[in-house]
Amino acid sequence: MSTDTLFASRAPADAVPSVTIRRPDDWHVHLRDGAMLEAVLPFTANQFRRAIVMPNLVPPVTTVAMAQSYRARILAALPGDSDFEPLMTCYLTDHTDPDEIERGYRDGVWLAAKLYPAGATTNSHAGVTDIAKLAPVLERMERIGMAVLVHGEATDPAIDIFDREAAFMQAEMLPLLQRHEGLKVVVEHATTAETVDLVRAHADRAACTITPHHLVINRTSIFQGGLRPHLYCLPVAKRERHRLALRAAATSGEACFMLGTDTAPHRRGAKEAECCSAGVFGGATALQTYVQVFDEEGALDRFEAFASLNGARFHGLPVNEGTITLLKKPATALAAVSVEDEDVVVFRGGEPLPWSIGDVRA
Ligand SMILES: NC(=O)N[C@@H](CC(=O)O)C(=O)O
Ligand SMILES: [Zn+2]
Ligand SMILES: [Zn+2]
Repeated sequence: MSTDTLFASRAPADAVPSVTIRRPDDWHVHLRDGAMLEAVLPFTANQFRRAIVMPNLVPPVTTVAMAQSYRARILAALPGDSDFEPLMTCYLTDHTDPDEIERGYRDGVWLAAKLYPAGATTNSHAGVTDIAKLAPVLERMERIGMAVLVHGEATDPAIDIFDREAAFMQAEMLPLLQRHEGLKVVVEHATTAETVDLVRAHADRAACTITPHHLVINRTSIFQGGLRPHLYCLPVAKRERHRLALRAAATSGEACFMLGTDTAPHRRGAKEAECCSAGVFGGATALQTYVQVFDEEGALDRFEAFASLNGARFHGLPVNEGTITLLKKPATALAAVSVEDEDVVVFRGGEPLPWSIGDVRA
């Protein structure tokens, strides 16, 4: 398929503008478990051919057996006609065994391992307390070519929350990249201009995911007219200059920037609470938001690289064969998704969005 056939903006003037790309993958999702899994999975499976599934369940997915059984629960919850493929991950702890990591990778059970600094985010209490002590695990991963996915925030409560990503990059990420010179590293949900620059500087073996919400909100949005709990996630959105840097990175076409929604559903009661849980449920409106950003930046011709090529290439997977068409035709996103007797509020839900999802071809 040549790029010439991709853009219907070259089609007759009365046609709806559209963009057709290879089917995309989501390199960072939280599918949860049980009733929540059943409720949210169809949205990710409708939009994406594959997704990297985060292991921060309670208890976390720390063994090959746990990952196999979680994968089976995801497949069982899929709508019958879906060809969605979950790509599993292992949750790293202070006690992770390098042999277990290698076994799961060689057997094709998991693709990558997730490093949560203990206490940094939702369900990270079992995470890593001292990254230097993880060296034997990271050395093994380096040797076998398995990527480590990092939630990059400092956990010292004395550090200002808006500085925690920057502090982590300096104090932990740079030394980690230096200690393990061949290790493949994904900085998850980048939120600052400096993180984007750090990833670029190590682009031969580092990459980052960029969420839809961090491309469209900044830290002021969280306080627009009052406190907006549904916009609270970690890392928290930063100043406008950072949002602009993220938009420039995502739309640059550079191979080190890839799509990762960090769709992180929490029940309304956990969000509209005295102490609101961190996470934005963006799974149902992800592609509509991303494509709008690429359109606004005049970069629709680079959307496919970000959404469908860069991540697969980084992880050494084939790109998807089918296509998805996005239409510049307004549609109102659904406001919320029911989960048992509660619901989960959809990011940009209930709003008319300028882009909508068209045909998916396997
Ligand atoms: N992003 C979030 O704010 N929350 C995520 C965890 C994470 O990705 O850090 C979650 O699991 O709810
Ligand atoms: Zn995270
Ligand atoms: Zn996440």
